[in-house]
Amino acid sequence: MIHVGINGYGTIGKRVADAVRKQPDMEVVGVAKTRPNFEASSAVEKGFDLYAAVEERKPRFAEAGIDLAGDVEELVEQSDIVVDACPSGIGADNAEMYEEYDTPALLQGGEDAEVVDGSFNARSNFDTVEGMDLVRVVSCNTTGLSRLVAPLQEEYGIEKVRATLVRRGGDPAQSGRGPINDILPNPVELPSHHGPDVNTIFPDLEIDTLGLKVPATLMHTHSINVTLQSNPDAEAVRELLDDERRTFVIPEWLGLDGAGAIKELAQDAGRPRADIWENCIWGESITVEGDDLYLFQAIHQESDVVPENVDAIRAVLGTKSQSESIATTDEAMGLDDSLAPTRTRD
Ligand SMILES: NC(=O)C1=CN([C@@H]2O[C@H](COP(=O)(O)OP(=O)(O)OC[C@H]3O[C@@H](n4cnc5c(N)ncnc54)[C@H](OP(=O)(O)O)[C@@H]3O)[C@@H](O)[C@H]2O)C=CC1
Ligand SMILES: O=C(OP(=O)(O)O)[C@H](O)COP(=O)(O)O
Repeated sequence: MIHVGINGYGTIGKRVADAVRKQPDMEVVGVAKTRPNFEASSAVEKGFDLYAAVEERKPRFAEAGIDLAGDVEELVEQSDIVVDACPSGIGADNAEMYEEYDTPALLQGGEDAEVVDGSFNARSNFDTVEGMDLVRVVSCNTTGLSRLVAPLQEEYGIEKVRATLVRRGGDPAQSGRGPINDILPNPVELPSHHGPDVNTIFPDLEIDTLGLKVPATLMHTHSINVTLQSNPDAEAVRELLDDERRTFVIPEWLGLDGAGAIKELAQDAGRPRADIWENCIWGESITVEGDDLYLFQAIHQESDVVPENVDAIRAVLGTKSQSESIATTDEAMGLDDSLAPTRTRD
């Protein structure tokens, strides 16, 4: 059994904790929080041992009637690996603690590439991170781009990727985020961080990325143009992407016209928290003009990195091969259960 600690129990951390718990070869040692709130209460309800991330704030948990199992340092010491899902920048601050206890750790996409030994995407570079101390699971958008690039590069070769990322302003519970009534180039300078981040996975790839932020919370949407090194027809590209495990090519007949409908489908399908772990690519948007491929895809920012974190645990510890790990993760999480009932997979 791999003993996994989760430091930072918010949007990403709580989903990773649930996914790790479902794995046949993993056990959650506990989760760390800075304060008692609804997420602390729900962690305890679910039976996760709760550790205090900030020592001075421990009395607050007692006042709220929430039992603690110890301090975050104890969690780190008892864990074979820690998934750090703290807000951007705090993961880097925590690196010293992980080093002190000789516990490898996974940081998230909000951290800079320079902080870690390597960046990770299960489909694209699983074998590169074994034995590393500090690994970054790249951001939700970078994960979505990497999952698309990998099969296209292998099958057709890529001259250049141009991606415009229409990013949700904040997650549904982030009431302080915006914009509320605007469309912001974000960042206004090019490239957005996503292009350089994709290059941490595919160092030689030519890629330009542009980012915007819009008043939406459900999903990001990407407008993609890939100049290929060959000229496949659109149907071949569609089949290629449909054969991937973590892409969902949306058939036209489902009538999914946007993120709202996709989230509704995920709820109807019984997905936990209506999560959508796959890239959602609109089938009819897949178009090839000469050697230029175009498509639209939607990315569920709260959940697409969750299976990636699970795979990164095995990749760092070297306990399973890429294909074994991905298959185990997907089966245990229910990612293999198709969102669309008539979809088939080998
Ligand atoms: N949300 C998203 O769309 C995605 C986020 N990411 C990345 O994942 C990381 C986490 O993001 P996200 O889950 O959204 O963030 P959240 O703010 O939802 O969750 C982080 C949690 O960490 C807790 N926390 C704060 N300080 C500490 C600390 N010192 N020690 C332990 N816990 C702490 C906070 O909870 P409390 O203080 O109550 O304990 C907070 O809820 C970031 O790097 C982000 O960029 C990656 C992909 C998508
Ligand atoms: O990793 C994410 O997006 P990103 O790939 O645009 O950095 C998450 O959606 C977090 O983005 P945020 O930094 O806008 O909260």
